[in-house]
Amino acid sequence: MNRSASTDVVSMPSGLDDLRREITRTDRELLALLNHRARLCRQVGRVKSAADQAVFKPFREKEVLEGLVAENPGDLPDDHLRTIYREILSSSRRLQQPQKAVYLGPEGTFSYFAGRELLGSSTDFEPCPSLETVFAAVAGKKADLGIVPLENSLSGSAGQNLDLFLRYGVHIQAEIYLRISYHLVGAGTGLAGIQTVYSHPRAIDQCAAWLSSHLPEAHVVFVGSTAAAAREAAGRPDCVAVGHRQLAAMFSLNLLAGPVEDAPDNWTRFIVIGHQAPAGGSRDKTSILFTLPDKSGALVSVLSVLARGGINMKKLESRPMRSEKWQYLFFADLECDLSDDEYADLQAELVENCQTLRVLGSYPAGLHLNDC
Ligand SMILES: O=C(O)C(=O)C[C@]1(C(=O)O)C=C[C@@H](O)C=C1
Repeated sequence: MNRSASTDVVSMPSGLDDLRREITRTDRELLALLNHRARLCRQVGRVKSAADQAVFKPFREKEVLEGLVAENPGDLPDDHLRTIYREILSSSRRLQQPQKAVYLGPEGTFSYFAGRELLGSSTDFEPCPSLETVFAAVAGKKADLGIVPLENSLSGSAGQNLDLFLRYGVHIQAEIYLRISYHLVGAGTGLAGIQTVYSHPRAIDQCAAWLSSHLPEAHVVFVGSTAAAAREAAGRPDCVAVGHRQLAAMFSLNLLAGPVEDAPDNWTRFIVIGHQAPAGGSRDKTSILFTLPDKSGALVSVLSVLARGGINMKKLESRPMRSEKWQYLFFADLECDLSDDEYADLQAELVENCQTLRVLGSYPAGLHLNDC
């Protein structure tokens, strides 16, 4: 989109005092508008609560954000606008009903940062000790939402999630792609004298070349998460942790080096799970889990149903079923909203051709966030 900044220079005050007076006046206007918006959102909340609807409406949030970005004159960059609105939407959900979101902890993991990027800081985030406890908390309605890493562009799927989807009746509500960039954080002031490097095995693996060329003598210790690594390194100047750069501020450490990953184009796809399927919205994306009858051409017939419906399959993955040896489970991402009435016949055809089919959710395609 070709946009020019809307600088109406002629009517702009130019002295510092005048400019500040104008900013104060503008802030008062914003305050009144934000309060008006908050009142409307509370009212929406009452309507939703009477209809037993979920507070989080990802399709509507995408519509709100995309509508604003499309009309943004450009003095305020789009990414700033998105950051401001992430917090407005987060506050607006909280005004309707406080939302508890669980994630694979402890605080400071990439799942934690993904959750904050997607849901904003008015959400109550609570760490869980395992992925299974995240699924169990959402399925048992102990939390409204859960944030789960689904796949990484370098190391592939977090396969355990697929098993958990089979065991817990949760739905995918939204997704976000986060660039995974690692930094070295520690209590010291430089790399000289570093004896020990703490991190999660995947982080160490993805930074192996950098570590062996910059800290060849250091002893590597694997811990359960990058956040746990920062906790280990806190207060010990001869130790460092590899993790998110914000761990430095969270654990009062120094940012010693970074980015330190060997392949910079490293992304993780996170999903948000909830107890209800998200309603309405644009035709974005649907994830399904299915098993097949044990006969020739079973997979081809499912793929043919999708091809005849003109549906683009973005991902297909098979996993062994834990309950039965040499039986496989398929996970697919489809570029459509399968919950739309227009796909009712196609879905019936899929059911006919699969042994079991579970629609995990239709949800808005997520943004790729480069820097968070
Ligand atoms: O439209 C709604 O359902 C709202 O609750 C309002 C609103 C918003 O602030 O615009 C807030 C939360 C939802 O996730 C989506 C949008």
